Amino acid sequence: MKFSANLGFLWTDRSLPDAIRTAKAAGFDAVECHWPYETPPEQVKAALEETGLPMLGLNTVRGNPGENGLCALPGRQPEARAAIDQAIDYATAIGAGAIHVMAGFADGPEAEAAFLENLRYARRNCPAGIDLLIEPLNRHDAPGYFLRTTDQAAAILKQLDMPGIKLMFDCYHVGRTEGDVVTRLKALAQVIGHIQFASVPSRGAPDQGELDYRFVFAKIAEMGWSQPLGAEYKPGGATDDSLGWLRSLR
Ligand SMILES: O=C(O)[C@@H](O)C(=O)CO
Ligand SMILES: [Mg+2]
Repeated sequence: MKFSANLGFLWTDRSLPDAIRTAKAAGFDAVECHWPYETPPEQVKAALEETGLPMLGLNTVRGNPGENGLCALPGRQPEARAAIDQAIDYATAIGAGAIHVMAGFADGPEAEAAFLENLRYARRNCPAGIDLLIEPLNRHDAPGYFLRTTDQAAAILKQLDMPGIKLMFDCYHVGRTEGDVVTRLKALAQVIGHIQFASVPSRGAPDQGELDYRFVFAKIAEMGWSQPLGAEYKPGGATDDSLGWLRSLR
């Protein structure tokens, strides 16, 4: 298996370029981040080139304090488009593989229409080599978030019917509220663009909790999935002290 270090949660005590170098030294095959915008893209690009690690993805901004994305918010299209443009520019500058288009706190048909329209805008304007991802978030951590389940996400992808827009399947979120993680991974394989993981329910390292990731990773490998899996967990202390799971799988 290959693994990607999510630098939104891992090595947050370092600058993004230093965290990229540290992820390389720790044995990761790739990196991904959340909101890199305060770091000049040239610095990130230099660290990626130096280490040879690909940057798998980054997120559109969350918006105002208390918000969690703009792209499904009715009446906020100018800000959503600006967030998408910003993500496209940054992803292009550093050679990132994907953009997670964050929906935000909203509900109902108008929110769905806004999300569909903003995703179409993003796809029209994003270079073909960069995927767009949508990610359902569990209701305990993100109550009121527009995208709540993998079924809802799959229905949106079906309506869009655009090959470069895919599902970010975060085993942690699915494990918290939907269950049937492996069954859902297999059923949705055709529309998945990236897979992430963390322990359920605590969102810690994957060698704890109620979901057996040795089993899950083996099933993902059986699916023929060869892309790095995103370690998006909260280490609860020094990241270096949380990597026993990675060493045991190497
Ligand atoms: O699962 C998550 O929370 C992240 O993948 C993310 O990008 C949004 O917070
Ligand atoms: Mg995630």
